[in-house]
Amino acid sequence: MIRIVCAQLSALKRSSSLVFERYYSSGSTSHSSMDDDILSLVKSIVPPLTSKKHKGQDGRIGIIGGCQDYTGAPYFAAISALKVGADLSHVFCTKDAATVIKSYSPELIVHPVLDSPNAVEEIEKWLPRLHGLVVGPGLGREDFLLKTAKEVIEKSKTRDIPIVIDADGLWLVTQHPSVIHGYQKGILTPNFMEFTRLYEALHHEPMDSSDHQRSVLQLSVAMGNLTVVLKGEQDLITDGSKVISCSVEGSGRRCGGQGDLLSGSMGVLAHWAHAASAAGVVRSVNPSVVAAFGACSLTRQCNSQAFQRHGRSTTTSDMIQEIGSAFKKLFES
Ligand SMILES: NC(=O)C1=CN([C@@H]2O[C@H](COP(=O)(O)OP(=O)(O)OC[C@H]3O[C@@H](n4cnc5c(N)ncnc54)[C@H](O)[C@@H]3O)[C@@H](O)[C@H]2O)[C@@H](O)CC1
Ligand SMILES: Nc1ncnc2c1ncn2[C@@H]1O[C@H](COP(=O)(O)OP(=O)(O)OP(=O)(O)O)[C@@H](O)[C@H]1O
Repeated sequence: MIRIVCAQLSALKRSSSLVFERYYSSGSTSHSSMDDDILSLVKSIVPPLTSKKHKGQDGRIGIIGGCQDYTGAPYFAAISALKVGADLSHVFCTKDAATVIKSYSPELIVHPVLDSPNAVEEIEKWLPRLHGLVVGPGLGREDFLLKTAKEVIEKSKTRDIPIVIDADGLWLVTQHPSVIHGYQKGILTPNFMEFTRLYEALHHEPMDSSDHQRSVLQLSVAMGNLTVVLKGEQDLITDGSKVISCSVEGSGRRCGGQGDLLSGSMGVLAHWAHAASAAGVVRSVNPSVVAAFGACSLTRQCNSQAFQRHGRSTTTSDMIQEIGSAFKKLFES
């Protein structure tokens, strides 16, 4: 039995490495073939479901966000992490947001600590138990909350935890780029507006909006080769060496919250990708890029499937309903 598992692992390592060699040496590979190559890598990081595991082994994810104005965003991110396959999903939010978020779902563990005077200590206690962190969905922009988020990011880096930064977390990075600069397990997921703010803060000049590929590459390099995902008609993903695009077909519908689905899923996939890399399953490849591509594909597939059912009335909740079948179609077939 052990020998069979080892043989499977070696075969997986060989195929992942072959796929990646092809991907990096393929300056002119067509999009669909490149997409297939990276999708194979995503498939290789998905942990098998077996009866031998205990609760928690496939991921305990924390979301830093949720305040008086925004309770939907952290919920969308946290429930998406669970539905992608994390075993436990925690939300660290303000006191007044907590009861609201709990009322959306009994599946989430909700900590009303973000605006408490000792917020950082309260959250730090949980860090040893977390495999991935998503900072920003519904965080708001109050100074105290941003300061707490900054300190939590710093503590999480010392623990080597993968960190996805989205939404108001990117507002923080715009003001303090050094908070995540050069952290190889960090991923930024800006929409166009957030990207423009970040770019201009780092480069001190207006962005050339005619060449997004160049701009995203430049931003990643300026951030110390951090993985950056510029969301849009095509999602552009780079760690500063090469830009890959995810153009899995979505729909014309853009509903608020689908970025939260993206960042929550990415939190889990980042954990899986880094675990697979540490186990030697993914080699010569930046695990953050693999995770980013997986989450973008999944979000777009959910959007497409939800749109087929609901058309113009599609909401993020409808997309979340599609996570199971979209995941199976993309990564388990
Ligand atoms: N139900 C909820 O609780 C939701 C809360 N959200 C939270 O709301 C907060 C603010 O997020 P915002 O995204 O509004 O941030 P901003 O306040 O920075 O607004 C960005 C603006 O840019 C616009 N925009 C986005 N993409 C664009 C593009 N390609 N070209 C031109 N304009 C574009 C958007 O419509 C938005 O008005 C965050 O904390 C976020 O997480 C959102 O996640 C949406 C859902
Ligand atoms: N024009 C588009 N065409 C196809 N898919 C898109 C388009 N724009 C965004 N998406 C998809 O939606 C995902 C979320 O991007 P979006 O721009 O909605 O994020 P956001 O504004 O941060 O979301 P939120 O409302 O959660 O704050 C992207 O990763 C992408 O997969």
